[in-house]
Amino acid sequence: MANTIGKSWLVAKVGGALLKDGAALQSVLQVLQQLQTRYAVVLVHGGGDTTQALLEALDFSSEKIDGVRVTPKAHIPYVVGALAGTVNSEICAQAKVAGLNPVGLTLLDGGMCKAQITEPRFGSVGKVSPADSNLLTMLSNGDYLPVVASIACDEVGNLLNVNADDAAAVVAQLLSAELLLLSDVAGVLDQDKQLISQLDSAQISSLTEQNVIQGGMVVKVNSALATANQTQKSVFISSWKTPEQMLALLKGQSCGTCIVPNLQADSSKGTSL
Ligand SMILES: Nc1ncnc2c1ncn2[C@@H]1O[C@H](COP(=O)(O)OP(=O)(O)O)[C@@H](O)[C@H]1O
Ligand SMILES: CC(=O)N[C@@H](CCC(=O)OP(=O)(O)O)C(=O)O
Repeated sequence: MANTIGKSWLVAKVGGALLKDGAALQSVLQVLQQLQTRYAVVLVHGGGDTTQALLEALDFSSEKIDGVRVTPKAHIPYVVGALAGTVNSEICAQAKVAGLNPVGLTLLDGGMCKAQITEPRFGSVGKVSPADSNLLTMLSNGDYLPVVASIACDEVGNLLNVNADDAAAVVAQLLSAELLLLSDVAGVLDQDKQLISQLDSAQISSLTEQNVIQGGMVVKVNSALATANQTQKSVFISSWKTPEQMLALLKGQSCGTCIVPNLQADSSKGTSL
């Protein structure tokens, strides 16, 4: 799928420690501006560290299970404040400095995603599904950069916390986009801490079973694989510490770890590489 002026979509996700490193965030945003020459870019962000710091400052205890925050309803005002408020506005402000034209959004804006609680043990945590791409298309055609915080709402208007890797995956599925998940590691690392350049479904299962892939990286590889399978496009897990490597995408090359889709029987759909 392309936006209406013919660019293909790229969804980039940032989170965690990048948001505490102003210089690194600025470098990533400047690279995204270069990627806009080829792609209609959408930036999805997390901010788990900022959220954790706010909850601790308010004397709430908060835990993550396999990279997903257990979110009692009483925490929601503060989680929303941190993600859709502070972090979203700070990224938009930095994006303006980088010469981009950001518009801050959440997953509920323009009805882009639907959400519901599927695992009550996590509290007010939403599982999202793609719904309506019109708003993102309109913004992209106007040369704006949509900056999307991982907050959604259910059918009756309850605000829900969404893991930002899941959020980025679903926005990529909505747009049939290439997906770039940026983290603080070069990509998925093997047992000797060496970068794995390419991973398929079987290798992901095996490395997860062996606990080589753990914690937040489990959510990332699963979101990446689900998206690759749905879009039949490769997904990249790469580092925000080396943003210049993202420019390889302009040449149709890979960066970090490339998660490859299971090939569908329908061979009319090609991969992005
Ligand atoms: N096999 C692995 N390769 C790379 N990182 C891994 C692996 N297993 C676990 N991790 C951890 O996953 C982290 C990235 O996930 P996460 O902290 O959720 O990132 P972010 O906040 O950027 O979304 C890495 O910093 C690393 O500590
Ligand atoms: C449900 C859930 O896990 N929500 C996450 C949303 C932010 C996030 O994912 O941020 P990172 O990308 O920086 O980890 C949280 O509250 O931390």
